[in-house]
Amino acid sequence: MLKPLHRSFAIVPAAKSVVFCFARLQTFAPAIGKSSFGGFHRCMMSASPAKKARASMDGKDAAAAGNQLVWLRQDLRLHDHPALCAAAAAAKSSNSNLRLVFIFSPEEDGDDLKQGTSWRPVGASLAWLQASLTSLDLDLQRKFGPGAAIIFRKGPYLESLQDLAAQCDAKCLHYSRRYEPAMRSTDERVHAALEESGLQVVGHQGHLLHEPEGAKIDMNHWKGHFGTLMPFLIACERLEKPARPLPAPTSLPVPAEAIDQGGLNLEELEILKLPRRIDGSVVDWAGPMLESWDCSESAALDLLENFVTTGLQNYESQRGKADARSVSKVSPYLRWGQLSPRYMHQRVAQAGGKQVSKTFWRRLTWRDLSYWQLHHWPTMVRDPIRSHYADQKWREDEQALRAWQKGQTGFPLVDAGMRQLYQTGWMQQNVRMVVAAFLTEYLSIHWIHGCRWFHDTLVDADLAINSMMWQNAGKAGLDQWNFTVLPTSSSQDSGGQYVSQWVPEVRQLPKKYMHKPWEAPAEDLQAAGITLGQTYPHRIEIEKLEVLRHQNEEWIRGVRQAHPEWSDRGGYDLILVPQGSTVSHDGQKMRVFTKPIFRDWNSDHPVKPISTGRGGGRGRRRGRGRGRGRGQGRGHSSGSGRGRSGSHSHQTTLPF
Ligand SMILES: Cc1cc2nc3c(=O)[nH]c(=O)nc-3n(C[C@H](O)[C@H](O)[C@H](O)COP(=O)(O)OP(=O)(O)OC[C@H]3O[C@@H](n4cnc5c(N)ncnc54)[C@H](O)[C@@H]3O)c2cc1C
Repeated sequence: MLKPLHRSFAIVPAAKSVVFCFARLQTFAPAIGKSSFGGFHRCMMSASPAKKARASMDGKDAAAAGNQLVWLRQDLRLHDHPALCAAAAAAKSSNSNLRLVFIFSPEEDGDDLKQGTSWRPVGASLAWLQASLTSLDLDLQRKFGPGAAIIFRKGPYLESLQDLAAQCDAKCLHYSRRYEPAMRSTDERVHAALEESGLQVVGHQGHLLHEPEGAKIDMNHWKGHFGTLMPFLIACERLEKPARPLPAPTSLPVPAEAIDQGGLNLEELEILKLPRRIDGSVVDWAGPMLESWDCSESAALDLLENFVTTGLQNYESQRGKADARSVSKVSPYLRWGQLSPRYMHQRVAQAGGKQVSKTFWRRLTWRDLSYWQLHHWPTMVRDPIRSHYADQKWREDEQALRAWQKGQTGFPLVDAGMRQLYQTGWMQQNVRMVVAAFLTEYLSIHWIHGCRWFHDTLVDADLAINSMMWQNAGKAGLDQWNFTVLPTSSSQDSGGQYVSQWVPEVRQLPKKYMHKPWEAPAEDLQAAGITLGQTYPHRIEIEKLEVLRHQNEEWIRGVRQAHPEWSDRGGYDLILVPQGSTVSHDGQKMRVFTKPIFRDWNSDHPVKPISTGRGGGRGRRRGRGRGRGRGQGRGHSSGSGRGRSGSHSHQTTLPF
């Protein structure tokens, strides 16, 4: 396996760009709706002990009278915070107080990057976490006084919470649930142990619109492919509607003074460890990166508000632009909880929702879908959902991987995206798709390397979304991206501004050559001050990029051929449907969308028809395997915006 290159970490000064704007919260509070502590829905299907434990975590349980603790994690906000609101209500009603705590215990949040199936936050995410904690802590103190200061502790979670509960004489602990496999099992363990030691513990829903256990796909009535957006969306529509978001509290029953922390402050948690040079000086990659961001809650709300009033109406036509002029850029705030998905859902609904942009309206459902996938395929950060693809061949090319990571491939659009990612921690979706397809389809490098690099460098690195999208890019996920993503496409940057910004080496070239400098005549190169191979790299794999792409396709065909039991007669891949994911097809083999180019080899292989649900393609269509069988191509969507009617199963270019 190639060794991934990672950012290293060390202490970094708190982010400087922290802006406080309580007015914003207050302005929106009336629009948010009435507070309702019992309004979060329960999606727990009580069966196994773990599920029972989880059901008992639900926010509907009345909190015990007495002092309350709020355990902050990925919910770093004041608006729509069910755990905080429930704790405040319980403390007020019993004339008691509440305290907020954040515990840093990375070992309990996931495995290390080398072996793990559930990666803990690293790199850019930790820089964001530290800056947003700084911001929230200051917000809390300015608004509610020194007693609202966040108590910072180092793990382990259980012992820290037990100590603190004793110190504060707390009767009840509130927290927002997390869904990544390692975090989920940590939460269940800590929850059960705390309850055993006599503390009441209440888990709340705050991170998603719909919790993953609830949605069950009904393949009896869905005629398209399993695992795509539309059947999931329909399954969500059958659940309780997302509860109305809660307003930010205007007062909190906190003690007058901050607790004695024994000297531990946020910096001492060592969330972010920056590397040091031989001379001892710090390599502060995080400082410049955070200059692109204001990690506060008020910034999140401002950004959403600005998008809803100016960007939303252009989202359908402009969302593909590389310069991100009409996308929301709220992803890191959703990831770390400075923005509540329920609040965003409601705000977009108020602004016209589906009528203004069907695609944007469905974005939070895409997000929930990724958590649904992670719930049902908990090792998907490592193991292909199309399980037989685990045997697929990939190239081991460390030099090419490094060139991709550093934005030195010689393809300006790819390099622009990768440099923007490294410098700001973010990229627009279509650029993410371009660089992902470049790595997996053209360089034939395993998608897991891209997934790791994104996990390390994105400020919005989200285990569920990132794994889902990289699986799809690598053709191993539920959606094989039925379009070609060219590294030379200029449609998302026709004016060349994006490439000019991030790849200044080619800035002086005439626009028509900016995405393909190798096609520029010598005099244009000279006039632009470019010497390919010196001032800007030659294209990587210049001679054989297309050859590599075909080789990659052959390797996918090869792995499918080696496992005929995982294809149906139409040439579609089959997967085993996870228990609990459907209304009545759990445990069965089910076809998933498979690109026509991969179905060809399959014309005569002797797999018997397999039940795939009504209309899901009962292994008919012996012969070419290319044609449109029942259900084929309906509702297959890529995450880039097509929906129920948006069949694009024969699409050949990226739907910018
Ligand atoms: C290879 C690859 C890896 C990705 N990794 C991540 C990741 O780690 N974290 C992450 O938040 N997004 C990831 N995405 C999805 C998407 O690119 C980002 O969510 C989006 O670009 C963020 O910008 P935005 O907030 O302006 O999005 P908008 O287009 O304004 O959408 C609003 C929100 O909807 C959600 N959303 C949008 N697209 C998707 C999608 N396809 N799947 C699930 N949710 C979606 C996000 O929370 C996003 O913030 C990845 C995409 C690709 C192709």
